[in-house]
Amino acid sequence: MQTEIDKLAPGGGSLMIAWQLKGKRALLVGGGEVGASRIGHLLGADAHITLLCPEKGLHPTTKDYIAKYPNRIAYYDRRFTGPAELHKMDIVLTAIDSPATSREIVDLCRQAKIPVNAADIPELCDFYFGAHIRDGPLQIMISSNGNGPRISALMKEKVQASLEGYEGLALSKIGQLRAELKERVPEIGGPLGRKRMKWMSKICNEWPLIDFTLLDSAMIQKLLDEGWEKDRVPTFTEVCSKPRPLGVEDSSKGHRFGSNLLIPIAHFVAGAALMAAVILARRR
Ligand SMILES: C[C@@]1(CC(=O)O)C2=NC(=C\c3[nH]c(c(CCC(=O)O)c3CC(=O)O)Cc3[nH]c(c(CC(=O)O)c3CCC(=O)O)/C=C3\N/C(=C\2)[C@@H](CCC(=O)O)[C@]3(C)CC(=O)O)/[C@H]1CCC(=O)O
Ligand SMILES: NC(=O)c1ccc[n+]([C@@H]2O[C@H](COP(=O)([O-])OP(=O)(O)OC[C@H]3O[C@@H](n4cnc5c(N)ncnc54)[C@H](O)[C@@H]3O)[C@@H](O)[C@H]2O)c1
Repeated sequence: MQTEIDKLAPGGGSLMIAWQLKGKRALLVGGGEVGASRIGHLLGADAHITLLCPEKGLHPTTKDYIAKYPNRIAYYDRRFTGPAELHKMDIVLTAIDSPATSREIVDLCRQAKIPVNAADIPELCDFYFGAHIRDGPLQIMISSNGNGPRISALMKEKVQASLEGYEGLALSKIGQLRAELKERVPEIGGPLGRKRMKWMSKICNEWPLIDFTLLDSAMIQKLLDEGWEKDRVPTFTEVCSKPRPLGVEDSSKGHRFGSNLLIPIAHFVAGAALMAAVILARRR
């Protein structure tokens, strides 16, 4: 019988983590179509890439990456030669058309305890890639855990369509605000640390996400002086003299007044007004 605790942690999934590869070394074997997509993911995570692939097999996008990022991609016009290639690698990806060679490389990685992904060969993978959305600091990954990668790609499109386009910018501004606040209050844990977390959560809960896109350094300082220092969350209009983003009425009313609904309504009203003006003008 399934208990409450079983429902909290159903097995059979993956550990979805945001792996920090900045400054670490990634070996990519194969630079065809899939390899090119892998390079995009590795560059996006600021990894140092070593790419092994015969020149004639390079995808045009891979060639563009090699030309554009000579300091971040060490490219070798040859095939994988053996265990020495794995020296100091933190992660290994194969994207080649030979499952037998992928298996040999994966065996060597297992001996060296280096996490490895072999494109399209789940039984050889320590981790899978997923369908991925990226907007600045925002990343969303969808995995079907090997059940239906095409469905993952389609789900990604659905999620993408539900985003408004400013989420990444808003998050980077929230990142700046948090960094400034941490500079004022560097405590880790303790009463002040807890107070800082509560204040950050409160402003995130109360301000519509779109408002954060307009934050600049002066506003951040004002927000901290008038808000953090006085233990309250100022409204958007208190800290910003710029006009508010279209579709948001009052930041004190929180996320309910996000632009999701109000922008289409505003467009509809503007469109209807324009049509009425045209009809009236014709009648005259
Ligand atoms: C998400 C994505 C990320 C990426 O690779 O970047 C990804 N596959 C994508 C697309 C895709 N791959 C395939 C199709 C054809 C339609 C179909 O089969 O559904 C399509 C659809 C398409 O191209 O649109 C064929 C395929 N793929 C795998 C097998 C082997 C097998 O299942 O046994 C076969 C059958 C080969 C055959 O039949 O011979 C295996 C894997 N593919 C994975 C990831 C991992 C599981 C992720 C998950 O379950 O969510 C896993 C386990 C290992 C890995 O490669 O990491 C990327 C979409 C990116 C995007 O568009 O956003
Ligand atoms: N996971 C996915 O989304 C997905 C989608 C399509 C295909 N695939 C699979 O990924 C693999 C690669 O697909 P692709 O379209 O990029 O193939 P591709 O043929 O375009 O590229 C493979 C590249 O690997 C190179 N290569 C072969 N052996 C090598 C070796 N020993 N060392 C270095 N380079 C070597 C080839 O020269 C070629 O450039 C295939 O097995 C394919 O079935 C995965």
